[in-house]
Amino acid sequence: MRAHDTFLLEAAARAPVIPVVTIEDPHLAAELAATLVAAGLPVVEVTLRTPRALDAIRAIAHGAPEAIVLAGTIVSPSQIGEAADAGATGIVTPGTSPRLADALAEAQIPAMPGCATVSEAMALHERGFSVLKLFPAAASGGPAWLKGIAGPLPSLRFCPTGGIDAQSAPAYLACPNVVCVGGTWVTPNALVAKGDFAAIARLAREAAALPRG
Ligand SMILES: O=C(O)C(=O)C[C@H](O)[C@H](O)COP(=O)(O)O
Repeated sequence: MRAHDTFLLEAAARAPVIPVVTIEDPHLAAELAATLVAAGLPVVEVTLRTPRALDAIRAIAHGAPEAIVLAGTIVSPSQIGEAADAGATGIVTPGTSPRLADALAEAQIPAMPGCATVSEAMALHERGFSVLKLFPAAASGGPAWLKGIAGPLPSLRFCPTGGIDAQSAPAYLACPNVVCVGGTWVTPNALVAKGDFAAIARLAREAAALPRG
């Protein structure tokens, strides 16, 4: 297994949930990340979907260095270096074009490439990736898909994300090939926007306490 995948597995093993965060105001980012870490969720994915997302990653890297910050919504090779330069310690993609897979395979930063089909998972495995994001997890087949792929491809590990919440997470976490799940339910945009860190801490503590399989 590649060293990068070992890093990802160790990071994922630290908590059952990776909160997926969309941040408009980078000034909130460090306190948000520190809140999540204190509540038991040390790995945070910041999506590159807002104009200031890279600034948010930079703010977390400097202001909450105890957090492991992953850059999400990476869809083109040029974003890999930008995210790494901002201080991201890992890359997450929603799906993986051949060009993006090439760039991720050569990058000096751990990457969890996204897939939604068995063929996509096999193509990524051929390129050396063994820790994958299943996205969008619920729409792609959910826990039944994960149980199905565990037979023919037992060495792959997944972080399913997309359409998962506190109620559905346990069924995913019970799958032997799931290392953790990702989702936005811990950090709803409305709570992030108003800086309601107490409410976010409550959701994060519940997520951190979810049983693993
Ligand atoms: O764009 C990316 O790289 C992503 O990571 C997409 C997120 O995983 C989903 O947006 C999760 O959203 P929920 O279904 O609300 O949990």
